[in-house]
Amino acid sequence: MSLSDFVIRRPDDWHLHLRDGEMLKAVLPHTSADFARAIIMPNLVPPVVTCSDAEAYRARILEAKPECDVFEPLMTLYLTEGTDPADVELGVKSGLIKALKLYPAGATTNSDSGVKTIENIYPVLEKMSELDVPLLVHGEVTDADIDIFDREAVFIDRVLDPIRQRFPKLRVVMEHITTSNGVEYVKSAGDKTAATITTHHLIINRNAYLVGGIKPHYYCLPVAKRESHRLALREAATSGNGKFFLGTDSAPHPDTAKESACGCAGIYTSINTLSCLAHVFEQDNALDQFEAFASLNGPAFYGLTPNEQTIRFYKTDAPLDLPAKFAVQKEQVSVFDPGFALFWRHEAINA
Ligand SMILES: NC(=O)N[C@@H](CC(=O)O)C(=O)O
Ligand SMILES: [Zn+2]
Ligand SMILES: [Zn+2]
Repeated sequence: MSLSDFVIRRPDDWHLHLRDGEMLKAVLPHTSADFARAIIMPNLVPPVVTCSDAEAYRARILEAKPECDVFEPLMTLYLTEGTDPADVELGVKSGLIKALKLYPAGATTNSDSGVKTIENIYPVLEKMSELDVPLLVHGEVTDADIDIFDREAVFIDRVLDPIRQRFPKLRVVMEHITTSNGVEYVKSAGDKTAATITTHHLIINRNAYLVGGIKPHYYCLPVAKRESHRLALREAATSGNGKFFLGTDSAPHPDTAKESACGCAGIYTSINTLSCLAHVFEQDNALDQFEAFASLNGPAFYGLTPNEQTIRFYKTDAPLDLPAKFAVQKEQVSVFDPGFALFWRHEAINA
C-alpha cells in the first residue's frame, strides 16, 4: 500500500520509561502529545514496589503533564522477592495497577532489586494469575557464562517457559523482544502470551552500535541482534498478528551517562517514534497494519478499549526538522537517529 495520507486511532505506548523529577517534566510532554496511554516502567531509584509508591508516582506524572493533553499513565509494580500478594491484590482491584514487571536481578538499568530466584515469587504469580493481571518480563538471563547475544533465547527456555507451564492462565508480555526466537516463542504460546516491540529494534541491527566506532546512543538492552532477527521483528510487527504491539521502551539518559567508558543502556525515541514507525510500515508495504500494531493490539491484550480519538498521518516533501537533542537542566539527552530522513507528520483530528 502506498499512501500520502491515512488515519488511525490514537496510539498507546505499552512500555515507557518516564523517570522522575526534572527528567520526567522534560520527557512526558513528548509522550502525551502523541500517545493516549502508556504502561509506565517502575525502575526508578528506588523502584516502584508498593501500591503507595505507584500512587505517589502516578500523582507526580499527572502533575508533570501539560494540561491540554489527554494522557493516562498505566501504573506497574516492580516485582521483588518481598512483593506482598495482598498489596498486589489491593492495587489491581482498585484499578491502580495494570501490570507487574519482572526484572531478573542485574539484567538492565536499575534492576539491582530484581528477582534472583524465580521460585520465590511464585506466590505472587499465583495471585496475579487469579487476578488476571499481566506479568511483564525483561526477558534476559544474567548468568555470566551466557553470551549477551543469547540471553533472550536462554531466558525463554530457562525462565519463561517454566513460568508459563506452571501458570498457564497467567497473562505474560515478553517486553522489547529482539530475536526470531522471541517471535517464534510468542507465536506458538497461546493467547495469554504477547510481546512488545520497540521502534528502534525494527530499525537497527547490531552493526549500528559496533561498526565504524562504538556508538553509545544505539546501545540498549536487550542489545540489537543480527539482521535476520531484525527482519523477523519487522515481519511480526507488520503482520497484524494481535500478539505483537508497540512498546517504545523510550529510555532517556543524560548524554554524559551514555558517552562514558561504561555507558548505560537505553534509547530515547518518544519524540520521533510515530514518524519512524510510519516510515517502517510504508517501507514494508504494510501501512494498513500500522493501526493494529500501534493502537489496537495492545488494548485488546490488556482488556481495554481502543482510543476514540484519531490522528491523521500525512507525508510531506520536506523532511521533518526534529531536534537531535533536548536539554534537561544542564544535561543534554540525545534523540534516536534512525539513519534516514523522516517525512511522515501527524495531527490530532478530534483530540
Ligand atoms: N532498555 C534499556 O536499555 N534500558 C531501560 C531498561 C530496560 O527496559 O531494560 C532503562 O531503564 O534505561
Ligand atoms: Zn527491559
Ligand atoms: Zn524498558
